[in-house]
Order: sequence, then structure tokens, then C-alpha cells
Amino acid sequence: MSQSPVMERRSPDTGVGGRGPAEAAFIRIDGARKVFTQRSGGAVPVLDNVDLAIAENEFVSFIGRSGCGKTTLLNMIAGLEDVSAGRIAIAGKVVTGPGQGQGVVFQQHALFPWLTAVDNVAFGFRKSGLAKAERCRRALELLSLVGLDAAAGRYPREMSGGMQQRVSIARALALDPQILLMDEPFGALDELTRIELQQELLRIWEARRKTIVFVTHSISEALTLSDRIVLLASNPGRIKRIFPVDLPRPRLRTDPGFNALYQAIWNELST
Ligand SMILES: Nc1ncnc2c1ncn2[C@@H]1O[C@H](COP(=O)(O)OP(=O)(O)OP(=O)(O)O)[C@@H](O)[C@H]1O
Repeated sequence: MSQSPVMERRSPDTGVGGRGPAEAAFIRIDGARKVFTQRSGGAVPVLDNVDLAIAENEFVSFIGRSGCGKTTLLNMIAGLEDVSAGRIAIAGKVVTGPGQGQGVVFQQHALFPWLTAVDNVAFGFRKSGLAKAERCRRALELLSLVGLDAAAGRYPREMSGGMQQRVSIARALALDPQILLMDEPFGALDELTRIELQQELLRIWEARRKTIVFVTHSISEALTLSDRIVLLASNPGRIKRIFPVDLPRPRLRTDPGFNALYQAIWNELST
């Protein structure tokens, strides 16, 4: 396969893309492996020897074929899955569970159907020790940030999928996490809503200075959003290649640089 000049093949010791030495990594994954144990006792190796360094405020996407381990890797960073071997650290502290600065947004919005939008977001403050009125005030502020001022009193069944996903993002932002981990958050949305939410997310990312790790199946989405795209291969899951996206934002799909990278990622995914 021909190599595009904008691509860069990196060794498994994947440093922080163009942002200084790997020691400056905010999220550091070293030799991470994941083996699931089946009920029958059999072991299923899912991720093997993953090394990755992600800088503070960096936007990194994981892309790869279905089943290659993207969600598992994200869940390991979230502290929702343990690491079978190797280690994952955030700001130098080994991840031992959730609550180390990670906020998670899943594809299914996972809102409480019996709570209004504002109460769903306020739920994110439950461990904050804040008084109810203050939780409510801050929840309204976050709903405003995601463009949902007018829908605060609505229940999930009264909102579209895009609105529900905005509420999920607001809830994930409640405790002002340093890291936003997003698992195909826009996968179930129509194309227009998806593009709108991508722009919203970039706005929030720039305004709030978050580190974002984002799982997607869409090459265009990864190219629109990311500083770097990490392509995973399957059986067992491992990093095959990392694509830095050195294109100015907002990114246009008609840009020749965008198209060159799209083609390069497509080629790599399909081989
Ligand atoms: N709890 C589990 N027990 C056993 N195997 C599991 C478990 N969770 C995931 N797996 C397996 O691990 C592999 C990776 O799954 P994962 O969901 O991480 O992949 P993915 O790349 O996110 O897939 P998709 O793109 O379809 O969402 C799959 O083969 C899956 O069947």
C-alpha cells in the first residue's frame, strides 16, 4: 500500500502525537492485555500488548473492525474492566476503578426514564455533597451548555435520540471530569444530528479543555474530531497503526487532505 505523506507509522511504543515526549502523557497504557474468562473456564484473549500515550487535552479516537476490542480498551481506561496484564495510569496514578477523573458516555444514552432532563443531569452530582438547589442550578447550566435550556423539564420519552444524547453528555460533564470517554456516542443518530453533535462536542472540548477518547466506526467522524486516530486490529486486539490528523478545524470532507487520510485509513482497515 502506498503511504500518504500525512501518515506516520509508529512503533508499538506510541508517543504523544506531536506534543512532546511520551513522559508528558496524561493517559498512559503500557503493555495492556485483556483476557476474558468464559463460564466454561476457557480464556479468550481480547487485547494484547497495547501501548499508548495520550496527552492532556488531546482528542483521540479508536477505530477498527467490530469485535477488535475498542470498547474493552475504553472500559479499561474507565476503570470498568480490569487489566489482565500491564497497566493503565491517569496522571501517573494506576487506574484501579472509576472515579479517577473519567466521565463516560455510552451509545445508549442510559438515562433514567423516570427523571426529567435536569434531574438526570443533577444525578451526576449525587456524590458531590452539594445541596439540592445548587445541584439543580449546575445541572441547568450544563443543559444550557449542550443547547437544551428549553427541555429541562422533559422526560427521556419526550426527547429525540439526539436530545437524549445531549443530556448524557451534560450528565457526564457534571463532575467536571478531566477525561471524557465516549463509546460510539453518536452511532444511533441520523446523519444531520450526528454532524450537529460533533460540532457541539468540539465546542465543549475547546471550551472546557478535556481529554477525549472516542470510539467510532465512522472514519469521517474520527477525521472530523480527532488529533489522532488509533486503528486497532483484531484477534487479539492490538494497535495496528496511528494516524495523526494534522488538518485545521473545522474540517471539511471536501478537503483533499481529509480525503487522502480517509482513503489511507480505509485501506488499512480493509487489509
Ligand atoms: N465479558 C466478556 N466476556 C467474554 N468476551 C467478551 C466480553 N466482552 C467482550 N468480549 C469479547 O471481546 C471482543 C472485543 O469486544 P469489544 O466490545 O471490546 O469490541 P469492539 O471493537 O468494541 O466491537 P464493536 O465495534 O462491535 O462494538 C469481542 O470478541 C467480544 O465478543
